[in-house]
Amino acid sequence: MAFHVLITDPLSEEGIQPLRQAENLEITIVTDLSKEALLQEVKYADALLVRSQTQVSRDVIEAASNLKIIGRAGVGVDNIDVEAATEHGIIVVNAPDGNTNSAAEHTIAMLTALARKIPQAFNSLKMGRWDRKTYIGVELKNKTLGVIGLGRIGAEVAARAKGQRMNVIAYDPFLTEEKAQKMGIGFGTVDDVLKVADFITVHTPLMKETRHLLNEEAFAKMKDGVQIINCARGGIIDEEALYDAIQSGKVAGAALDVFETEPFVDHPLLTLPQVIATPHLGASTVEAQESVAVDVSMDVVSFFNGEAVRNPVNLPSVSKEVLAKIAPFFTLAEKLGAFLSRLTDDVIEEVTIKYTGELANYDVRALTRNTVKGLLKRNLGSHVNDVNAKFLAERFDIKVNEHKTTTGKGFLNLITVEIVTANAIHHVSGTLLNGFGARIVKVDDYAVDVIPEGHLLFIKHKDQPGAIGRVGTLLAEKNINIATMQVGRSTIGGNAIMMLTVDNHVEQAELASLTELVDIYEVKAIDL
Ligand SMILES: NC(=O)C1=CN([C@@H]2O[C@H](COP(=O)(O)OP(=O)(O)OC[C@H]3O[C@@H](n4cnc5c(N)ncnc54)[C@H](O)[C@@H]3O)[C@@H](O)[C@H]2O)C=CC1
Ligand SMILES: O=C(O)C(=O)COP(=O)(O)O
Repeated sequence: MAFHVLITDPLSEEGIQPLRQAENLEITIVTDLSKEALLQEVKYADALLVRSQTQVSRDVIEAASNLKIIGRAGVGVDNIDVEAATEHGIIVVNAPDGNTNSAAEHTIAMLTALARKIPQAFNSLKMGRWDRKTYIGVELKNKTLGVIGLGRIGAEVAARAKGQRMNVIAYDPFLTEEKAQKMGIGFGTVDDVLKVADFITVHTPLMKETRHLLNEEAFAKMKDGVQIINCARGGIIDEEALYDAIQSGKVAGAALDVFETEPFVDHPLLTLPQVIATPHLGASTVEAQESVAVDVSMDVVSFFNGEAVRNPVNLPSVSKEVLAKIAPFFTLAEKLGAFLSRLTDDVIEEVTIKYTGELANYDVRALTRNTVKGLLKRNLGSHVNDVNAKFLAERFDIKVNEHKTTTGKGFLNLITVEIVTANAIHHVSGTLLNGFGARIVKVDDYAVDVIPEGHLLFIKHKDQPGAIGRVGTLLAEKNINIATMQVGRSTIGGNAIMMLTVDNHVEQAELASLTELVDIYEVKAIDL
């Protein structure tokens, strides 16, 4: 079966070669779609690849009933409703590294063009005027560049600005004084940056917290004659406040690559001679476009081959080294969750996953998600996956806890899953035995040794002679073959359990007959 990949923004043809070469993918490219056409097209898409133009809003996601992955060939995912994608179990991937250099170079080009009024002078010359008086600029040397957001692009811009002999001061919530010192730049709060900078450039993502970061209040704190550059996202700067600040003379100029609403034909800011602009070209180089398209294409190919993706946005990314350590436990974790979900019919209120031994040294959140996925699958089937497992647990008011202890007895690694319901607490422990594969080694208080595979019967009974025989006889009468059997008890003559693996699924009526046997308290069929 081929998966349908829909591309709705212009992507580099060289960059999408990995998609073209994949035998299990069919590609459709349709750009500049109206909203109605997009809603129609996504209906059949298994993957959707976009840049910044296509608005992947909640209604688009809801119209796309087959959609499994959204690829953003670029950095910013503010045009994608990531929350809606997560709720629907759709993974979002981006290409965080591929256009860093291009965006940084564009920022420096804009900074230089702004300082020397190059676009205005060029326009004037094109109009037939040889005017050398109007277009007097300022030098960058010894001026202070304020960088707000010192991530990949911000850091590259800072390094290049130093090459222009500028002083650089930056603010980023992750920036430490020590790191700033190493980079040879100043370090301060947003207000410090606003107060001392001659040029201010923003490089944060657009989020609730950064919307209108540069607003009327912020402009008021800046130096008179400050110049502003935005090659990050429209909306980080309040455009009306910028317009007023330019009109009042507070801001001497602005270079904008991005706008609150894109695309547009008219914009009030472009009526001001102090403003220079490009139509969101920061990432528009041959190199960046090829690189980002390759990155998302490779992730889409990996995804449909059942492999881990490199740049997930709505899943924590796991390094290759950690993945190698935890990946062997993925199936076990899911099966432990699935096992417990069958052990109770009560509403699950809380689940705790305890990692004991070597595993506890690693980031095991992916295993926790797998466990929760296994737990929820009984009721949600294929609606639950790695992406939405945690979200769905929250929605069903199931508290998820994760505990780690590096020191444990007996097993090199042990995963214990405990669920709490209004009536009981159940737990199951599993491990991987070197060379022998996965084992369930404990269920509630009983030690067992069971391969978590196929059709299991979990039977609680009284520790009395004959109980095991009666179960064996009844199963034989129903033509159900027992493959393996384990028994365990708490005390002689007390409560006991049988764990059987059988060759076929045990029907409800057969379970009922088993429950009616003397000394049998409870029977659960668990298909793993
Ligand atoms: N014009 C264009 O074509 C392009 C624009 N971009 C935009 O540039 C943005 C930055 O890209 P990268 O540097 O690759 O991302 P990044 O994730 O490496 O860096 C973003 C930085 O912003 C910081 N940040 C977050 N909130 C902040 C706040 N309130 N104040 C100060 N700093 C804050 C983060 O800590 C992080 O270090 C992207 O989100 C995207 O919107 C990216 C590529 C091309
Ligand atoms: O990568 C980003 O965040 C960008 O803004 C680039 O946008 P684009 O892919 O050129 O529409």
